[in-house]
Amino acid sequence: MDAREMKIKAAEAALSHVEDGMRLGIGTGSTAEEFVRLLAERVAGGLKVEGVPTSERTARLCVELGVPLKSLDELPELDLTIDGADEVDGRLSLIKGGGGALLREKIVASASTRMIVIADESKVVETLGAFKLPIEVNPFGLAATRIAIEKAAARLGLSGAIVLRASGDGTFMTDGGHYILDASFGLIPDADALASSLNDIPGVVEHGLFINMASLAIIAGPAGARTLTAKE
Ligand SMILES: O=C(CO)[C@H](O)[C@H](O)COP(=O)(O)O
Repeated sequence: MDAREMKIKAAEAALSHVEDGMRLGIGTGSTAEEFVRLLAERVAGGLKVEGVPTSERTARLCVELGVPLKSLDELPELDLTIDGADEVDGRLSLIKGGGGALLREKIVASASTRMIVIADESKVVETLGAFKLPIEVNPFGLAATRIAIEKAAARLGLSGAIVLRASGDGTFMTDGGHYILDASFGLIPDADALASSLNDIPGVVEHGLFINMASLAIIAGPAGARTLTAKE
């Protein structure tokens, strides 16, 4: 089974959690896009759902494939969000934001009763941090915010390059008009503490640590899909 087939397997398994009439948060990334494709087939077959997309990219795909969309203001309470992740640990803490949609992804997941993560085995880790941590920041005061992040990380014994994400010849800009700093802190033994410290920095709009948000992860490997629930 190649990487795409594994994403499809995870997306198929997630689809079995979708019921008629649900208000769905729809994630961003290549795995979430496989989910959108399968969802669109079910919608064409008569399934009634309303989706809130977590990015302009996901919105475009949904419109193209005929998945009915609403804004989060129209549907501020959602039943279920299905989204991908860059890393998943045994507590179902996540690193997200590889695709740059972390702010809307977190807002949408927070507005949902349940969040199901879909990913392949390569995303499962013992400790978060091999993937660079995306931190969405306001362009104003970028240098000061970067220093504040370095200091906050250092207080937790973490250090490493913090690089402004680029796109083509320029700076990557999120759907919300912010920049992303990708932080190579290495393994993060206390993700809760880092999340709290980052939340306290005014220039940080949001960060890619998703803690206590996912209730289930569907992980696809060569042998098929398995589910992970949070370990205490
Ligand atoms: O957080 C995300 C986007 O901001 C994605 O869910 C994450 O990057 C995983 O993407 P993919 O399924 O393409 O590996």
